[in-house]
Amino acid sequence: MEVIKVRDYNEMSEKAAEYIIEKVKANSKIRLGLATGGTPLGLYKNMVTDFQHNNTSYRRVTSFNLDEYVGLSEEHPNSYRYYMNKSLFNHINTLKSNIHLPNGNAVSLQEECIRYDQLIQDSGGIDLQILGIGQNGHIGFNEPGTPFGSKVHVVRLTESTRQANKHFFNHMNEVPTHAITMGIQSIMKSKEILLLASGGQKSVAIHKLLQGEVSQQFPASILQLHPNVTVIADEEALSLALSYI
Ligand SMILES: N[C@@H]1[C@@H](O)[C@H](O)[C@@H](COP(=O)(O)O)O[C@@H]1O
Repeated sequence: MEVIKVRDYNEMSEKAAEYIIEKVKANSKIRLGLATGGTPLGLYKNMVTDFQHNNTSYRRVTSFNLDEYVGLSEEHPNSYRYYMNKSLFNHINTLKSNIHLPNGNAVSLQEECIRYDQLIQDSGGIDLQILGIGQNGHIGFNEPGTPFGSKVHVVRLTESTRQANKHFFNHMNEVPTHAITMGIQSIMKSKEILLLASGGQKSVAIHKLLQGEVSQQFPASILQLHPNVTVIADEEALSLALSYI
């Protein structure tokens, strides 16, 4: 795992955007895996600014998002589809037909998992997967205990994850209880992974990611076994793992 240490959230966002833009320029048909949450918001903002100034084209780029809440429509302001449209897709020249997220409102969630998994495979797989990390080590919505062999699946969110995401909602009882997420195996199949982390509340997770044992109880630890992972983390997120770099 390569670790790039940055000063703060802004520098993390700038570096991550530079990293991705370079990859998009090198391969106009790149298949990106995208993440949501607070962490990548600055990254997307920088990608939008770059698009406005430099016209980096996303016309041929395909994207697959990691996850989506169950029970929220695409128009719901807290759905990840809405989040992606608002923070990135509405401001760059991606083709709608090239944008993919799981449908958390599907009649059969099991069939939706199979469809989404197949779609990723049929496309040829993900070239570059962007990841954040949950305080309990979750990636996507793969909570502790998720089998490392998991494909796209429905998860029940832990209370701690619901708590961590509640600031996006008006009330705790509006925070969905379930989500569809790419599994650990789906994530590990990506050719390359870029994980972002900022702030002291991620320091334990980053320490375990870099120096802990590989265990299903800490899902992100599996990334130690992936051949091409880059972590861009700021000083606070790296504060417990400083000996690593
Ligand atoms: N499903 C998302 C993850 O993809 C994200 O990485 C994580 C961290 O979120 P944040 O970046 O807001 O700390 O939480 C959410 O639950």
